[in-house]
Amino acid sequence: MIRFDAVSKNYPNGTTAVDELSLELAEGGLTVLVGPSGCGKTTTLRMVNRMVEPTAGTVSLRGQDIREVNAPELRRGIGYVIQHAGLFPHRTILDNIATVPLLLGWSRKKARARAAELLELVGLPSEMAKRYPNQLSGGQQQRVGVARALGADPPVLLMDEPFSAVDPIVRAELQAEFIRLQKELHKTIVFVTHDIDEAIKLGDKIAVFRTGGKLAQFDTPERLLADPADDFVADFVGHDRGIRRLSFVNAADVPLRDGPVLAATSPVASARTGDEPWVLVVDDGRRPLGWAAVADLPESGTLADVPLAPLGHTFSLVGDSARAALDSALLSPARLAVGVDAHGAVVGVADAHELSAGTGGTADATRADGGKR
Ligand SMILES: Nc1ncnc2c1ncn2[C@@H]1O[C@H](COP(=O)(O)OP(=O)(O)OP(=O)(O)O)[C@@H](O)[C@H]1O
Repeated sequence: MIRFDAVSKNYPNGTTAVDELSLELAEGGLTVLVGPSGCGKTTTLRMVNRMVEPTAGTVSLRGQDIREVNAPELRRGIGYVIQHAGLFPHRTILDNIATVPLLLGWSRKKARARAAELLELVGLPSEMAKRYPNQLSGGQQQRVGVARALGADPPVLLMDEPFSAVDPIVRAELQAEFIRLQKELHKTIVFVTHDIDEAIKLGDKIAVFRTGGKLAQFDTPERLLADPADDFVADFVGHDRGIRRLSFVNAADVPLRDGPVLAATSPVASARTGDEPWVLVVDDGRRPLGWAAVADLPESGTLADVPLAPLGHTFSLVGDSARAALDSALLSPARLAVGVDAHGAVVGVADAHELSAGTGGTADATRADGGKR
């Protein structure tokens, strides 16, 4: 629905900020523009609301060349969020959020009612409505920035590094909230960041730019990790992409084997029958209790009587990713991931090697690296 056709932006000083960009951004999707500093992300973003006019090519919105729409009218349908929220310091939070509805001529009462709704939508308590921006934390101000951009319920949102100025913990919270919000709102979002992790976390599609304003690859996060177009993209995505790729594999698809799993009521002798150094001890509902080191087992008694090493953490076949499974394997004293069903009962176990080989994850990615680089 947002389309760039051979769009370039050259500045009079000879800088080519964007070079013959052709890109189609899906309606209701979140497209991330990512790349190193100065590669033309912000320029691309600003060409969507005509804050920057292209030197060549056409940007269109829902099939219409945006040059045919006057800029103020165009911007009414496009929310804009920037790094430091850009709030008006002398206006209350509520009035900041009500800015666009008021500009559109809504009554003060209606605009404030809408602003109160938006405050709640972005997860801020209503008592913040009367405060001023400097009485809020950076993360809270960013939420207000998002609420303000949503003021007139625009179908399109442009976001330029909206979460970059806050600390990593707040940033992760804002990202999670934002994912929740987008699931509800289905806006068409163009999101600029220089952080590939943020891009992978948030994007439905990611456009990777290289210096000189050239598009290097436009793909889903999963494809970007699995099959970077060239060395530049592979480097930019990072050398741990094999592991990160596992985030996109469902834990239900990881291959599991049955053992070594024994009930706590089993005699210790039964743990010695195999050649596994550790056995997983489970209760009568097959819920895991812990790991028993076979070498340290007493002569007699049941597994209920022996001290168990803690599980580390299990992974759920319902909802977790293969990355959670790999983490579970690496943190387990037995180096085995324990997969459980929705009731917490053990379904099976797998080691890191089995997990990566079976999911086409790390092993596959290592091979791809070897072939490409
Ligand atoms: N008004 C301008 N005049 C001349 N050059 C400009 C102008 N605005 C941007 N540029 C140049 O265009 C290039 C792209 O800039 P842009 O801001 O789009 O990059 P960016 O990828 O968003 O960078 P960053 O991540 O550092 O914000 C840069 O080399 C920049 O210096």
